[in-house]
Amino acid sequence: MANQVTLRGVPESLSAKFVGTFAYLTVRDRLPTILTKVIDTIHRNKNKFFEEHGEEGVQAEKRAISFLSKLRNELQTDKPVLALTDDGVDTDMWNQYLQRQQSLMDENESPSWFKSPWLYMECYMYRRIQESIRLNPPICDFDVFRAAKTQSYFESQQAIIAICTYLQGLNKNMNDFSEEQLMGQFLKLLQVSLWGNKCDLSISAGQENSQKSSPVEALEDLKSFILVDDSHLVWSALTGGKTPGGSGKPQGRVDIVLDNAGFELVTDLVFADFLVSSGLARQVHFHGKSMPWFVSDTTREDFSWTIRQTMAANHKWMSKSGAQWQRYVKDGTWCYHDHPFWTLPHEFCDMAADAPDLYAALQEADLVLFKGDLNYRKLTSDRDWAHTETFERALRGFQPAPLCSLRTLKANVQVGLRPDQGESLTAREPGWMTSGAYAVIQFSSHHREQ
Ligand SMILES: O=P(O)(O)OC[C@H]1O[C@](O)(CO)[C@@H](O)[C@@H]1O
Ligand SMILES: [Mn+2]
Repeated sequence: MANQVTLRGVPESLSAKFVGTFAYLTVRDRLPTILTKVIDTIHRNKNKFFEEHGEEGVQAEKRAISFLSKLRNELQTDKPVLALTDDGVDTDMWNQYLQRQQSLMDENESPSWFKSPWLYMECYMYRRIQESIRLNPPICDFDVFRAAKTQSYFESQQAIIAICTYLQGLNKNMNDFSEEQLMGQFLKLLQVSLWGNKCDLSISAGQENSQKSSPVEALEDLKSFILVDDSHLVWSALTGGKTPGGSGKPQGRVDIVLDNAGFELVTDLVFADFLVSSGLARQVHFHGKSMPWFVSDTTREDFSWTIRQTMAANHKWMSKSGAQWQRYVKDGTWCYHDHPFWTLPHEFCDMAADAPDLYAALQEADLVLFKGDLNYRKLTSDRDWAHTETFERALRGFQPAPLCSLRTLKANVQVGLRPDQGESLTAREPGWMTSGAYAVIQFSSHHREQ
């Protein structure tokens, strides 16, 4: 695919219809594997369902499994996308989106797994998993990915201890920092949160030799893997050129559109703690998912579980951090939201029209941080942009507030690179866009009124 431009003047959506691409391989290989794992997980919980709901729970387990087996078959045989049949608050939006996709196709074709945009189909799979649970009332609160998420938290204990200890050290000395030192710490914790998105937890705890390096110590070696680094613009957006906590403008609000639970979420909470305790922000609003999503994404339950768990840890600085986070939630310094738009398949440029309330809420922020790969795909509409296309243009008018993407690359869309940067990466390392080894800190504040 060589940056084909569609009639509407934007490049084509990435899609499994381009045989051999990462999108194609994901739909062919990875999505069915995930469905198989979900089926296994539900099956392994049969006894739990029986204990909680008796025979009805077992029947629900059977129905959910047969629904998911059918779904896997629909996917593998490229069947047309089916309308949703449950009564979720988002069901109509999904079904309208299907109509919209249908209207973009020839009359004799229908949206389907290997023909439609990859972003749409991948989101749709997670929504159908949710449908399989929702249609079976006694088990309708079951999170099929919960166990994987809690395991990822426990496996990164050492790194969590290191980062909480670092945070508490900073908080003790916060008043003595010069502005330059404060900026240095800000940049460090921003990068820790960035690399927290490297889902495999390999920064430190995921490796066998976990105590070797703390997430902060690893940063220097990772610097050369940041392809676009706008972090100084993020700092300026927060400080407006003034010393934080000084007599300048009242400190603002930062919104964090969360990605994964486990280690990444802890890095986000640590960063949010620093923003508030340094006076760089007055309030932090977190945005999570209202249903289990893309395996490891954070739900409300994951958010509060992580804080409780950190608070209850048998480690002084971890529990101190957790207790502080709990207070921030209680006193409203931190707020958690889970608007249904985050679990729709829409490109973010659709938000102003399709979720105007959420768009208006984000407009209240002084800075919005978007964590992770999926958010980047939605920011850029998951299209085949040239690497030198500007981030602003790829956003297609989505600019509720100054915004920044913190993303390790796991899908083949990347804009805002220097001429030749993409080509030389491809020549050196063909998998650079999907390996998770590279990252961007990409900022945009286009039409922001002062
Ligand atoms: O948690 P993240 O960073 O959004 O990563 C999820 C990404 O992983 C992928 O499954 C690719 O590995 C993409 O489909 C998706 O964008
Ligand atoms: Mn994710």
